[in-house]
Amino acid sequence: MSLDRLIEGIARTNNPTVAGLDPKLEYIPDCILKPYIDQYGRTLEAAAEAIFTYNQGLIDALCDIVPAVKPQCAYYEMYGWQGVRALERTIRYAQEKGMFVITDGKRNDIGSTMDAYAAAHLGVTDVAGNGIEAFGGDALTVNGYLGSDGIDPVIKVCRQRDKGMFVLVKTSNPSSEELQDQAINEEPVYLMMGRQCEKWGEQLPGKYGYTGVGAVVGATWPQQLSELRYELPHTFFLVPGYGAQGGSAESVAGAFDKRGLGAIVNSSRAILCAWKKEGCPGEDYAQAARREALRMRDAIAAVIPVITLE
Ligand SMILES: O=c1ccn([C@@H]2O[C@H](COP(=O)(O)O)[C@@H](O)[C@H]2O)c(=O)[nH]1
Repeated sequence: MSLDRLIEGIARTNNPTVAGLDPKLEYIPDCILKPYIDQYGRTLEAAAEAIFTYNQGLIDALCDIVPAVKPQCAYYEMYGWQGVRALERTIRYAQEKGMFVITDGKRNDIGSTMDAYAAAHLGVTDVAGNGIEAFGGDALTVNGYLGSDGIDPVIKVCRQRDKGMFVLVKTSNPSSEELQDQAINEEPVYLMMGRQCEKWGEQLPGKYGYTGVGAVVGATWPQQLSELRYELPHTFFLVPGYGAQGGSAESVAGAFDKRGLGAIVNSSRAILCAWKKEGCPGEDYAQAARREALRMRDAIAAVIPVITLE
């Protein structure tokens, strides 16, 4: 009922990073895309098949060195139901390969609708008494700004099914300061949201000191990462913004505790497009992604304590 499985994956691979699977067709080499276009035409079906094949190659190349993937729902939804099907197939495939899947949906709504989102992404959907896993991710990103009644349904499913969640606290984008940095009673909104995560997390305790309610804190905000690590000792961080958004190993170092735990750092475009940056043939896209993932792992390892579960 927590993020323990993710933390164990990090310790097993000795790697606190997650590969973001945000596939755009322009990232997919022709050797994958073209045969599907030839077969299905320039259709959503061709796009979705190419995305799944591309993701399979990435997962195969990364699963022994990277503990988790983070598919961002938007990049699948843009290809209609065919794309959403590719998301579901990607989640299953990554899990078959032993990876933890963080579905990046940033969901939030009133409680009754959150019941539906929680069932869809982490739980089971009831079909006339038959409970079916619709997407089956291991954790979901959520937006906490509707308050506890939007979060409680997710907590309930996490407790029942050993899943976790990440609540938006201090997002990586430049304009996150417009609202999240505003002070209420002399405390910034992001810190208030972080304190809510600590409180919500009491319902999902974990073996390693971190609860099942994590927080999203951007790699682009090193000072806030350190501040929040200190203020939120039981809240595990998902840290996007490394690489393409300018975050570096140095900027994420403050997110980690003395055991080298406390955070998992995401990179999407820098991994997905590594083959283009390296100027290598499309056939080598997965090995280029692996090289980039290893560079990221080693850069972060150089600035954080040695990872241990003790
Ligand atoms: O604050 C946030 C929350 C989520 N994201 C998501 O992470 C990835 C980042 O992709 P890169 O290509 O590595 O920049 C993407 O899916 C975002 O939607 C974020 O960037 N910041």
